[in-house]
Amino acid sequence: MTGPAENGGPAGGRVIAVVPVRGGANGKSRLAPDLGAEERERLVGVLARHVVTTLLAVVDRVVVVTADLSSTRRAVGADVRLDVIEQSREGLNGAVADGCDFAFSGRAARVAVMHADLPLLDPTDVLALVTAEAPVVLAPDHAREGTNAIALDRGLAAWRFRFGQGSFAEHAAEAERHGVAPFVLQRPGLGVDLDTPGDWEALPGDARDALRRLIRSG
Ligand SMILES: Nc1nc2c(ncn2[C@@H]2O[C@H](COP(=O)(O)OP(=O)(O)OP(=O)(O)O)[C@@H](O)[C@H]2O)c(=O)[nH]1
Ligand SMILES: C=C(OP(=O)(O)O)C(=O)O
Repeated sequence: MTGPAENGGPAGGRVIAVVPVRGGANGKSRLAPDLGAEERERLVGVLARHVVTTLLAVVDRVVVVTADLSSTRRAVGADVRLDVIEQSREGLNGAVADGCDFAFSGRAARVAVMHADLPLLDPTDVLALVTAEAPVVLAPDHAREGTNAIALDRGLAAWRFRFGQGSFAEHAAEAERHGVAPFVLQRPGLGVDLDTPGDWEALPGDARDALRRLIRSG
């Protein structure tokens, strides 16, 4: 794997990743039937660390956006090179909008927004997202209902995020409003998120066992 400088964006510009994290006792609430509060909190940290370190193999900089700076910093790990900023707007859409404003107010040519709960993500997925030759790249979940990642070129800084139920169709419509055809990127590493007990059961056995060990050992 080459480093960030060699990869660049489609035009060789600087790529900044934005990762929203809802940690503490509030994250991953749909897994409450199977996991206790402490295990869910550890799971948020383990997954976020995996996503952030995978991104760092490819992009120039990673910005984590959260309502809870200190617990998120701790959960991802003090050894990981990243910026953590506090969200000023509410909810997931507010957090990613804050992160993109931060990134585009710097020198980002392309921003890659990525959810922090993608257990199968690897650097080739990130590379595909940041080098796709389109101003908007949408990576839907495996059911093509939600959106797990979006790459936006600098010209799309006025983009409005529409995460929530049915967000893939909403984001495709948002691209149309901007007069651009989105590139749709479907890969297992980008499509598999971990929201429900069913998602947990559908994971490959080795990934599920590794995650289980990590969240039990603390
Ligand atoms: N900063 C921030 N991140 C959020 C917020 N809501 C969700 N996220 C993050 O957005 C990504 C997708 O989250 P979801 O799967 O919708 O929510 P979740 O909190 O992980 O799980 P549920 O409680 O089951 O909805 C994950 O990286 C979350 O940590 C929020 O209000 N603020
Ligand atoms: C909010 C979303 O994610 P999830 O389905 O993980 O809640 C989304 O994909 O828009």
